[in-house]
Amino acid sequence: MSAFLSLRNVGKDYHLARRSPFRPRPVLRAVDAVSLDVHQGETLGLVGESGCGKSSLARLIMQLETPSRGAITLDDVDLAGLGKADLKAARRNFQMVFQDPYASLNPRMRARAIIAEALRNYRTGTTADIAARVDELARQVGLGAHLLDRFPHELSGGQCQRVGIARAIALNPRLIVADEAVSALDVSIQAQILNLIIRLQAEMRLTLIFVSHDMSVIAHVADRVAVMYLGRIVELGATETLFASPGHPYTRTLLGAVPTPSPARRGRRSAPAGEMPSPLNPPSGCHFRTRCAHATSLCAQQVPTLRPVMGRSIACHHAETLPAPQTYPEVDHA
Ligand SMILES: Nc1ncnc2c1ncn2[C@@H]1O[C@H](COP(=O)(O)OP(=O)(O)OP(=O)(O)O)[C@@H](O)[C@H]1O
Repeated sequence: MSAFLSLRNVGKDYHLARRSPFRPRPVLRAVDAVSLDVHQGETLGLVGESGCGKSSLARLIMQLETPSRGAITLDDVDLAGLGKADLKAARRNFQMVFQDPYASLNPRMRARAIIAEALRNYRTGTTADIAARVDELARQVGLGAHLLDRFPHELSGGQCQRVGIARAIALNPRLIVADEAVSALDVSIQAQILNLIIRLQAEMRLTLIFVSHDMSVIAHVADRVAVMYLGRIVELGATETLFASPGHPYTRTLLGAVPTPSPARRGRRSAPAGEMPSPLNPPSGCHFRTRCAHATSLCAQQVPTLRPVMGRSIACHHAETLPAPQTYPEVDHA
């Protein structure tokens, strides 16, 4: 299977405000040398703690930010090399679903106009064609027709997210990036929206990048998982493999933090020890070494590369010699 979306050594630096006129502007490396292939029709889960660079990577893929380094290609086309008109044409193929359903919708537009906006921008048909398409999209995302004339503040969080999803699929894109698409919703609504996204992904044969800090959500949707820590991918593999035997010490601690329904199993494992270091001053070598029980001097000296180990890729100098992982909570990855 050839890669539909390909990232090669992608990096993003943010230049922060100067703290003193005598000091250089601090540079925050939000994304660091990320290389990744995403295949057509697959769902890739991107997971990691808050601040690890997931949203930055999502925005880079969406061309909402420009990479500081590296290349992003979609169907072998280098997106950075596209002029304005070609980028607009390419954008039809990749759309985003955002975390905050209220903030991501224009409060002064009715749901119908929000969904129709991209259809109008791309001149997809007559006014009647567009109105019919909006009705069809509302049906597809389970949004009652009577809700189309409401403003975002007159809709619930789940209904707003359905509008956001209808808007994202309006142009029949091939790639959707969903950034924490269910995290802001009530738990009871999360499963409904998650199942809607899974159904649409299958029906439309979408390639889906699903960004979440929540391992149990990732387990539910993803075919493969990329685990990020301080801007780098530390483990990448099939969901089943990763959940059955997490290889990187960071993945193991993340999985230990998955809430488990069984009280007998609760509290057996701990969340990652200590605070995540500041991305302004990350540890040398392996960024995770300051929280890792297995770190050695090598980990401080050399950056581990992501390499094939035990049927997935792991960026850990000691991946082969780590003790076998404990049993992890059963997570429904249906
Ligand atoms: N526009 C920006 N300017 C400066 N720093 C930024 C900017 N956007 C993100 N950052 C910083 O980059 C790092 C990665 O942030 P990012 O939002 O990508 O992480 P995340 O894993 O998606 O976290 P969260 O889930 O909290 O959004 C953080 O330290 C964040 O403060």
